[in-house]
Amino acid sequence: MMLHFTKMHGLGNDFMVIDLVTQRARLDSERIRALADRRFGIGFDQLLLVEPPSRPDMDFRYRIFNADGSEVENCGNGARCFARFVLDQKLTARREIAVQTAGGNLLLKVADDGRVRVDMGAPRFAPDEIPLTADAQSHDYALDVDGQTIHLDALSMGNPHAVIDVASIDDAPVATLGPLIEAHPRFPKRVNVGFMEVISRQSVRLRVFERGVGETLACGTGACAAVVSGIRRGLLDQHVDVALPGGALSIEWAGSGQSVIMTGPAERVFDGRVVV
Ligand SMILES: N[C@@H](CCC[C@H](N)C(=O)O)C(=O)O
Repeated sequence: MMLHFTKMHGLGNDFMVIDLVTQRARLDSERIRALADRRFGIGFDQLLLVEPPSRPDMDFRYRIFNADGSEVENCGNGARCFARFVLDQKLTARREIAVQTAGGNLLLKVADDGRVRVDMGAPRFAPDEIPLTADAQSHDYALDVDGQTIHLDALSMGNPHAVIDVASIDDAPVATLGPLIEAHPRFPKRVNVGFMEVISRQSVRLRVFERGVGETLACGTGACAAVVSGIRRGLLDQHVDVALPGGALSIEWAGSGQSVIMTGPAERVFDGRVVV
């Protein structure tokens, strides 16, 4: 069967996007891993599926799979690409789009300049909602990693995130510590690991080792998690610019119980067809 797809990216975090509103397909995790391969397949960090909603008050269902084939709850850069995709494909004429994800509902707004503003929902901090094995909620968890004690914050943006403060992201141990924390037994569903360098109260630099992928050029939910962590620890103001290796995101959070707002670009790269 021939399937149309679109390759997109948000700050270099790249996606294969498939419209399953007008097409039919079933992709198992082995097939997704093969498509994600950058030499033998199409190559992407995440596969995004556009599906009809299961509720009348929502516009679409948004499903996300990591390059390792695992289905995940949320993807911020993907959400911006999703909004541009459904508008460009004329699957909707609305510029405010409500989508269901496995991690909660999102509201996507496409501005006239093509940038997308996403209401990412409220962060969650209870250990069992992250999930993280811990006796009590904290913003400073001590983890034993290969005999070393690593201090980190942890929270959920629909998907699990750990945030580690570093003096400079240039020499942060992303490649060595990232996979060890991603698979640490205290994170039963694994975790995305952000390394944050605070530049000022309105500006941070960030690198993220993503669960199920490895280090990516940008992580939208990772940027939200890092800023929320910085704000709740009194290090950052309400509006923060996040510089990632692939470019910049703007993140806003007004505090406990409030939604995190992420604004940034979304780009179409090419369209193709693949046999599945
Ligand atoms: N690239 C993403 C996050 C994708 C999912 C993540 N790897 C996970 O496993 O939770 C983003 O932009 O948020």
